[in-house]
Order: sequence, then structure tokens, then C-alpha cells
Amino acid sequence: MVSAAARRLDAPDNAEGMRLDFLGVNHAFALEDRPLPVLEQIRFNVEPGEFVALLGPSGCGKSTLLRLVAGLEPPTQGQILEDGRPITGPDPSRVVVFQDPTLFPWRTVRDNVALGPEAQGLLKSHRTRIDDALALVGLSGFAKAYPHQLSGGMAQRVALARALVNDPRLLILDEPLGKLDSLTRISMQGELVELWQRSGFTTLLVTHDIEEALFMATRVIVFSERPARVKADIPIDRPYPRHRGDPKLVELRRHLLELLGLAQTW
Ligand SMILES: Nc1ncnc2c1ncn2[C@@H]1O[C@H](COP(=O)(O)OP(=O)(O)OP(=O)(O)O)[C@@H](O)[C@H]1O
Repeated sequence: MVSAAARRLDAPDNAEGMRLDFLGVNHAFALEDRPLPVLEQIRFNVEPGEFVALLGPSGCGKSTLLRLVAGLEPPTQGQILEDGRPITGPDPSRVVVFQDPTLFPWRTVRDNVALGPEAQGLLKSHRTRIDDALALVGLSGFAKAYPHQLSGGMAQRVALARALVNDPRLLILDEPLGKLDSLTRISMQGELVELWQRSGFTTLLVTHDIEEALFMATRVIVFSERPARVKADIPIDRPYPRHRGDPKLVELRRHLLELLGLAQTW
């Protein structure tokens, strides 16, 4: 069931999603005594409008890859192209939602969501989008609250609203639902898929939750232990809404567990 807010957030002026090309990306952090290689020969493409879930062992380099796509730092070697042009820094067409979002403590929830539109000069149409984004994440009743009055999960939902209000062409999600209780999480997964289907933005999602990847994504990329290399690239060719009992998804789940070295115990 698509909510009215999700329907309105489906921006009529939204261009199609962004294409990404990862061309032999290597990345290492400079530690005091040695370099720490984190990404090794990352090479894959993302077509406009794809929803790609990134899975891999903890600490393998997934968040680092997202930071490079967001333009927050350049790769040590190789290139990431957006629509054929190298990414050289942050851009409003690529929005990121981190697991621990930073909200401005002196601004209300609504004013935190309004940051992007304010930078463009707050228009009347923006006001409706802000209201719709808050409704989509279920926080209309908290518009006037301040960040210290929110739970961790609510803060994550504010960050999601703040990203969606900007009409992104690429949505970069780093465990954005990790702090939500399971019911809110399932509801937000559904809302996000509906919105993505209608708006057409490209989505990269880092998650530790195999079910979430199988429920939401059109494709799953599995990384090795650090330094992360692409271990598997698997399309999920199943219609929405998806059901846990779908035999193909059950099989895929088993395959992903094997790839991640996790025994299936139940
Ligand atoms: N700024 C930094 N300086 C030095 N090392 C870093 C920096 N950022 C991350 N690292 C290291 O790089 C490695 C990869 O970190 P990253 O956060 O990308 O992993 P991840 O796969 O997202 O982990 P998780 O799934 O646990 O969130 C880790 O060993 C981390 O300690």
C-alpha cells in the first residue's frame, strides 16, 4: 500500500536515476606505521534506477565505498564515474543517510528536514515536500520537537526525510534503518521501495540484514573480508511486493549465507 505522502514525494521534476561506474577502485587509509588497504580492485556498474544492496563482513570497507561515492573523499586509485563523469566532491544530486545521522540540536525536526530546500531558497512547493517527507517517515507529530527529544530510530527517520526531500538522483543508505524497531523497520522498508519504484532514483544500500536486501534490492553485491573485493554480484529478479516464502528468495538467502560464511541454523 503506497502512502499518500510517498505518492506526492514522487517528484514530477525528478530526472532519472544516476548511472555509476566503479573503475578499478582501490582505497587505503594511512595509519601511523603503514597503509591499511580497505578496497581492492572494485569494478562494477550500476544502471540508472537500480537498487543495489551491498553486503559483506563487518569492517570490510562498505561504508568507505559509500563515502567515496558521496564524494566525501577521493579513492587512492581508480575512478568512480557518475553518468560518465568522475565524481570530484559532494553534490546535492547524491544524498547520503548514515546510521548515526548528525542533526542540528538547536533546530526543530522540521527545520532539520528543511536544510536542503532552505539552501535553494524555501519555496511553497518545498513546504509541501517537507510535510510529505515527515509524513512518510511517520514523524508529522514531531515536526516541532528537538533532536534531544527523539529516540535513535526517530533520528534516523528524520535523516531519511531530510535526504528524500532533496529529490535525489542517487540515494546512498548506510544502515539507515538499523536502529528502528522491527515493525517500524518493515514499514519503512515498504515505504522506501514504493518511493524508489515511483521516483526512479538509483539506490545503494549497505545493510547487515540479508532479509532486508532480499526484500528491497534488485541486485546484491557481496564483498570479501577487508580489503573488500567483489565476491559475488547477484540479480534479484523477483516482483514486488516480495514474500519471505518465495522459493527463489529462500534459495538466494541460503546462497548469501554461504557466501558470507554463515551457517544456516534455523
Ligand atoms: N578514517 C579512517 N582512518 C583509518 N581507518 C579507517 C577509517 N575509516 C575506516 N577505517 C577502517 O577501514 C576499515 C573499513 O571500515 P568501513 O567502515 O568501511 O567498514 P564497513 O564494512 O562499513 O564496516 P561495518 O559493516 O562494521 O560498518 C575498518 O578496518 C576501519 O577501521
